[in-house]
Amino acid sequence: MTVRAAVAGASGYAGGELLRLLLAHPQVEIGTLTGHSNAGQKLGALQPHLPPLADRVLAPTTAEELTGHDVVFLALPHGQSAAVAEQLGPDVLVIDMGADFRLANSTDWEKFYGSPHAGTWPYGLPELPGARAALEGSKRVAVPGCFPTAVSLALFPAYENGLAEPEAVIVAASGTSGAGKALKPHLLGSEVMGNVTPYGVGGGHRHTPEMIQNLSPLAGGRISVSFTPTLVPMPRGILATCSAPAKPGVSAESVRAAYEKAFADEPFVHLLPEGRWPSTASVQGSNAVQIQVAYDEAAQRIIAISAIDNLTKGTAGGAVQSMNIALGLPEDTGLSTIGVAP
Ligand SMILES: NC(=O)C1=CN([C@@H]2O[C@H](COP(=O)(O)OP(=O)(O)OC[C@H]3O[C@@H](n4cnc5c(N)ncnc54)[C@H](OP(=O)(O)O)[C@@H]3O)[C@@H](O)[C@H]2O)C=CC1
Ligand SMILES: CC(=O)N[C@@H](CCC(=O)OP(=O)(O)O)C(=O)O
Repeated sequence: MTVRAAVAGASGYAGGELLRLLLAHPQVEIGTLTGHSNAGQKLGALQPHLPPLADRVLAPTTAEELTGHDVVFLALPHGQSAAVAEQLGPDVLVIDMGADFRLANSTDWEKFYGSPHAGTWPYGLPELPGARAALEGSKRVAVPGCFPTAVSLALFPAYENGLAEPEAVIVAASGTSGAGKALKPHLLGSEVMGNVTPYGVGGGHRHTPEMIQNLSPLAGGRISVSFTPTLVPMPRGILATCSAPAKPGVSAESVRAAYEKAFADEPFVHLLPEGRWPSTASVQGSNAVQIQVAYDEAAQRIIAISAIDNLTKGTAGGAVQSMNIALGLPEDTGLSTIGVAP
């Protein structure tokens, strides 16, 4: 089977990473590529790491340009996907890498994104309990945010197994590509280099409701999430340190056993041997997730730490993994857990 795939937002970071993965996918033929301010430009000038596509010229991002494909990936800013998606036919597989269709609760959407809610699509984090079944055969997929990917994978075994109280505290470091390629003063080299700084502190980050949405059903009721992201001077990677109070009777052994069971058959999630800790460098450019979990007996807290590449498992790799499931292909087709080191 060969599927023809279009990529909207091909000039951006998420679009560029997606194209890197699609070039290595044995069942994908790359069709139309679109941009916005860069429409009319050759891709080689914008994504110089993709020589096989260097002479492709970006079309404008319109539904007309994107029709005639089996799969359309939308790697557009928040709020831009819905208008395009509604013009694509019901038989086309549309994979939105933005946030437009991630949240089920309209009030949360309006509060955190400040625009009308477009709807809710099956959620592209296959490792979450029940998620694979919803993706199989689906014609619409909402790819998760990068922080919710890292955090949900780190914490769901604790909630699914009734080990943690419903009060999670998360501090996560992200590389700057998470903020996209558009020019922003806080992303200038002179601001970022040699600097680590938090942002979105105190419940203001739009990924908080997405984490609550993912974890609450497993906790048997609404959980609270205190989330503090920090921007660190590296291009890629997320390290999420997540903790929650342990329920009475929890032990280091019961925590370890729950995490071993949760990830035993997962192709991309690696629970590290005890004593080894996740690192962003180890997952760079790969679709792997590294996880370690510990029980802090003195503080009576479960600490789960995950590392992902925000552009791979955190966006484009998750999108390809979800596409594979939706099309009935082996889930790992075209995806690797092999990183780049040092
Ligand atoms: N970066 C990351 O780690 C992650 C990103 N995502 C999501 O992926 C999507 C793309 O992010 P990212 O690649 O980082 O962002 P970039 O800023 O790097 O790229 C944005 C892309 O969208 C295009 N674009 C900009 N404005 C418009 C518009 N008004 N209408 C149509 N197209 C437009 C740009 O085209 P041009 O350059 O030609 O103007 C560019 O191709 C976002 O929704 C983001 O939230 C999700 C998870 C992680
Ligand atoms: C470092 C950085 O700025 N990261 C982004 C998250 C990027 C991401 O996952 O994406 P969505 O925008 O698709 O939700 C942020 O915190 O806003």
